[in-house]
Amino acid sequence: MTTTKPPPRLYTVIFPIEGSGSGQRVLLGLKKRGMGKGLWNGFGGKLEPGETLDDCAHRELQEECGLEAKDLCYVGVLFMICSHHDDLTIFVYTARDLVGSVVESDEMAPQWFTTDKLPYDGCHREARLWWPTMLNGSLFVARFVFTQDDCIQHNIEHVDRARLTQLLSQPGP
Ligand SMILES: Nc1[nH]c(=O)nc2c1ncn2[C@H]1C[C@H](O)[C@@H](COP(=O)(O)OP(=O)(O)OP(=O)(O)O)O1
Repeated sequence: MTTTKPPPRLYTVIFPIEGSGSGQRVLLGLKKRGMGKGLWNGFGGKLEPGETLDDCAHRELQEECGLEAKDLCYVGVLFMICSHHDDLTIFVYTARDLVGSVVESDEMAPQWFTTDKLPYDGCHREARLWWPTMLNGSLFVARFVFTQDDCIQHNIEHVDRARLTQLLSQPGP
């Protein structure tokens, strides 16, 4: 008997960024509960019913670190194909022109990092493969294949804005 996998679960992840060049800093959060507990990541979560991805990104940013972004930019998509649980599709945003004060939430303990000192050893194992692309300002689609223990395949494609926009309505690898 063959079992059909459910469609991927949809998420956002948002990276607040300040400055540029060697002075560029990224706000990461140390996840305090649930998926990715104990790891540094951007802020984000599940797309709620009736919400657009942009709405979800604004909401998660505010809920998880107290910030509002006047310049929220959709920059990439991660297709996570997993042998051990449902697949995930994660829409990646950068957030600039930030308003408000950074606050710790139930879910995340935030901390600024300069981009040459990112805590890759304490992040999801594939972060080091695609964060540099995001931080360079490229638009991208990344695909990762995971077993329970490892990322066994990956591919990062640079795309244009039209392709990224198309993936908002037809999110498939
Ligand atoms: N392998 C992975 N690599 C990565 O870079 N980000 C991942 C990842 N797996 C999950 N994420 C991100 C997606 C999303 O931003 C976050 C997980 O979201 P959560 O499960 O915390 O969702 P919610 O904030 O909606 O949860 P609750 O409020 O606890 O229901 O982690």
